[in-house]
Amino acid sequence: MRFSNYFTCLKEGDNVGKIIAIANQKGGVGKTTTSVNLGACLAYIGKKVLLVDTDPQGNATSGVGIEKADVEQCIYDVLVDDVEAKSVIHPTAVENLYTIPATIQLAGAEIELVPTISREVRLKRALGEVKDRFDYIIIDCPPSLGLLTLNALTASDAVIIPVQCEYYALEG
Ligand SMILES: Nc1ncnc2c1ncn2[C@@H]1O[C@H](COP(=O)(O)OP(=O)(O)OP(=O)(O)O)[C@@H](O)[C@H]1O
Repeated sequence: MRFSNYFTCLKEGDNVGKIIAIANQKGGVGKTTTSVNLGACLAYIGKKVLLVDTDPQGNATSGVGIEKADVEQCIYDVLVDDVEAKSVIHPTAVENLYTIPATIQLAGAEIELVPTISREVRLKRALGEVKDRFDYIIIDCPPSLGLLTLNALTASDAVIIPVQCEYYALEG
């Protein structure tokens, strides 16, 4: 219930397709844990949620029960090969929670996107096609400030920065 009240702060009634990036350059500060649990909690209170995994480690993908070895197309195909986002959306075991998974293939995207025109807005464009289908889109970012994180920040309406209570995480 407290969760529901908290998210009223994010302009309830104007929530359709609100995109939230979970980002911090520092690794191991809780980005994936926040992404998965925030997504599951919003889904639990009846919001339709899309969790987009942009971390090549794919922890958010496995965190919502997707077997990475079984994934045929992932966020890499959307970003690099212009595959439509709607065709790579997977349902999860949690009602109302959907995901665009990531696999290790995504590690190549940082380099492959470099010569691409408008490389920093490819995720924004792709999610623009599906954002009206969801109340919230949550983007789990990798622990870096490369093109994947830049795409996530460009696509987002809001950013949550998890920070461990230690100095280096704050610097991140
Ligand atoms: N609130 C928390 N309290 C205690 N441990 C936590 C909390 N959130 C996450 N953890 C633990 O911290 C570790 C790192 O969490 P997580 O993988 O979510 O971080 P991350 O920022 O996504 O890491 P990376 O950027 O390297 O992928 C995990 O073992 C996780 O279980």
